[in-house]
Amino acid sequence: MQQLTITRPDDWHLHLRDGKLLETTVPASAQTFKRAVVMPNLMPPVTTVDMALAYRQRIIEALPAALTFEPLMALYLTAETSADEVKKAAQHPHIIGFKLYPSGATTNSAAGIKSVEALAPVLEVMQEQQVPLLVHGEVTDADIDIFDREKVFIDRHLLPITTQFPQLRLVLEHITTGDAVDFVNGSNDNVAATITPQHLLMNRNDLLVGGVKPHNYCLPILKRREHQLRLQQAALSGSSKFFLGTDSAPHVKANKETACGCAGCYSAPAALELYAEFFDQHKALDKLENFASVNGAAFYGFERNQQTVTLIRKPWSLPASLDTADGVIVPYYAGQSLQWQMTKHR
Ligand SMILES: NC(=O)N[C@@H](CC(=O)O)C(=O)O
Ligand SMILES: [Zn+2]
Ligand SMILES: [Zn+2]
Repeated sequence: MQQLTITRPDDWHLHLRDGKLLETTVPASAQTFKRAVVMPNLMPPVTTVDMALAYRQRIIEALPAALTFEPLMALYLTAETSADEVKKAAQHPHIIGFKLYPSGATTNSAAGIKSVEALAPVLEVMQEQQVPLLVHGEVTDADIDIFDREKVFIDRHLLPITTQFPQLRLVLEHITTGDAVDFVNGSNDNVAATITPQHLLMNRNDLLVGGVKPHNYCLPILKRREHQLRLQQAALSGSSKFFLGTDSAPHVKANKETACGCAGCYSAPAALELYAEFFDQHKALDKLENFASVNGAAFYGFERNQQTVTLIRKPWSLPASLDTADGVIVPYYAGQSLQWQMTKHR
């Protein structure tokens, strides 16, 4: 196959950041994706409908006129989130749901949740209002090994939540383990998961063998190869419970290549091409469209996009770095080559 045309995809997990950097991040995603779930971990976090709508406006202002793009805003769940805010969010078409960050789990998560159990009343309202809960699924206890944090979060928190709130719509974001695949497959249709390109293409050897590779460092951290294989199987299975969420998360080079580097891979410049690389490596390009453009929309109750995008087989290399208003950013897969390119026509 030399050319592949698919329904225009959506990105169900994306960090665009704020300010001048939007002039880089918004076009990078909008050139490919029609819709994107925009993460709320700004400083300060996007905790209310009004804050999310103001942020959404800034995103729209950074959108080139030639591109269509629909930001779907996630609100940052805190211990203070009220039932009224959930009901307000439920009414608003531009708000997609609430994001649960365990306090301290990842970038800008200090305002996150310290007690998942204490969320029961607000989860009850989310279930009733059919407002999705998006989850960064890692415990943060110092005595839990970083490679076990996702599994322990599932056992301690997600299994009880899905038992207590079986009608709650729940997306386990950026899954990294076979345990997460088993949890999602073992749950009812209200539970789904996003998978990033880096967790399909890489395992922890790509982070640590032959020297530490800070641009492959993201959270949840890359796991051992057997977990990568389980994620690959899940994506290749065709199950509608698994769909595209890049978790594209830019940090400037100076904050990645340093003594205490930030977590996050900036994959937006080649997002669809990276997934195409993975599916092609497994001779399964026929599975790309459902994963990238169908399953997520169906889970969230949206129509499939009308437009299409076309990929052609034409090797190219990602640039070593990008100049942005915030400084130099090294994209994920910098300097490496990819087999597929998206044409600009649709
Ligand atoms: N994935 C990451 O490693 N980083 C994300 C936060 C997140 O999604 O956990 C970021 O905002 O930088
Ligand atoms: Zn996360
Ligand atoms: Zn993320």
